[in-house]
Amino acid sequence: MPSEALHLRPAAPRTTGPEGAVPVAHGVHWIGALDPGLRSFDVILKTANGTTYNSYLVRGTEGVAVIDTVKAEFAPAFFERLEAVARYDEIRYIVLNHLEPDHTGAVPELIRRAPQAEILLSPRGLPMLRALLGEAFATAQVKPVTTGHAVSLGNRSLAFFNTPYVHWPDTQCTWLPEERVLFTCDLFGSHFCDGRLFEDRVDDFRHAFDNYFDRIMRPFRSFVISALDLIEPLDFAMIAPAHGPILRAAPRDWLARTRALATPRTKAETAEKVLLIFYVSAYGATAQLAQAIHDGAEEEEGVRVSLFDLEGADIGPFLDLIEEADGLAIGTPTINGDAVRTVWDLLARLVDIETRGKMGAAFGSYGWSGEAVRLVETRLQGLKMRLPEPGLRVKLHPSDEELEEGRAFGRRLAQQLTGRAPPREIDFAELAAR
Ligand SMILES: Cc1cc2nc3c(=O)[nH]c(=O)nc-3n(C[C@H](O)[C@H](O)[C@H](O)COP(=O)(O)O)c2cc1C
Repeated sequence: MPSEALHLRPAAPRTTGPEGAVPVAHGVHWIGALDPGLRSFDVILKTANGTTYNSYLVRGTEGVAVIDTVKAEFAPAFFERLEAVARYDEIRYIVLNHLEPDHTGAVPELIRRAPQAEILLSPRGLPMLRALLGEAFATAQVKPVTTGHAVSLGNRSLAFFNTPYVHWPDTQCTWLPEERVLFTCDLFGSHFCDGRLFEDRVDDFRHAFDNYFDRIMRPFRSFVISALDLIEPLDFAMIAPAHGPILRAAPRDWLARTRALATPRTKAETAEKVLLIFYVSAYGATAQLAQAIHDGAEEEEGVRVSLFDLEGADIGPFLDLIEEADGLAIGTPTINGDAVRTVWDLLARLVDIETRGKMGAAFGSYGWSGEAVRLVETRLQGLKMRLPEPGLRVKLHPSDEELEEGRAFGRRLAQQLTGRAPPREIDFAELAAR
């Protein structure tokens, strides 16, 4: 036998998944689907481990509830699993914790097969459901629910917790107190496909859990913290998310891990403000300007200024720094009428962190048209940053006077941070009209 064969684990349980519905707790079955081949999710996230679409069926003495469904192309597997444990006329409730298509792909067909079922979702999910169902919305039984609401299945009940923006505005968690199971949809999810389904059976997936948080939840950190505060008092024995392994061995550890990921690293106990300057420069002109801005800002007491050349740098490690910073200045030359790619890479990643209200500024050298600075400013404005200074542009290499203007620009930015200068915000429309 070749030696590597000794170390091979059977592929089947990971990728083909279990036959039929899988018991998860008393009266609860997993009826979801595996998508081992998925390599990119929501266009933004690489998924080297594939994913799962977890749907659950809860049976009580007075009916059945289906909690979330699957992506449309996986509907056949979902219906097959559902039919293994319930009839359609038994379905009393369809709970939609989140209306994104990967959880609602089978909903139109499900309500066609179970027209008597009442759809329970958050009030913010309502317009999304209308869009999903089209004309069928008019005849669907729909009831918005929120924190404090509950429904009965006889010997089992479902209570709802409104947890907006984990990860869309419509998101909610559903609590099954009799079995102490909390259905959390995307919260506590991970893109990790392993047909053994349970945390204590699957391969190590911590990297996938953290990566999922980073790309999906991180932009909504403060909402995640609010959601955790809301659900933490529940005496749950199991967290049943809509992607990845079901957390039953140490569910509280996953909550603590999520809280740690969601909590911004506290800034050192100091009143010092933080200004970060990033730049790219092909021939050194923008670099000279960046250095002058840095030197000018440093003259202001109470501001810690750091300067970074982005060329050749990975963006990821800077994200925590930027999130903790008070101000951001970005420098780019104009190349072919645009800012350079590396700068756009940085700007693109800023959606993953909270930038609202931070101070922003742009600068750069140009040869003749100089569009890049304004393009960066527009992006910073789109990120809801406060821009107190019109961007600083210099034609080709800066002269001594222009370098002095760079230092003054840096000083003014720093004073905006310390409050020594009255807060300003540029009205770019007015500026353009001048
Ligand atoms: C390939 C290339 C394309 C350029 N395209 C533009 C342009 O579209 N508009 C402009 O104003 N300057 C353009 N420039 C000029 C640069 O912006 C100018 O040389 C600038 O000083 C470079 O700054 P740096 O030394 O920080 O890289 C271009 C330069 C290069 C090399």
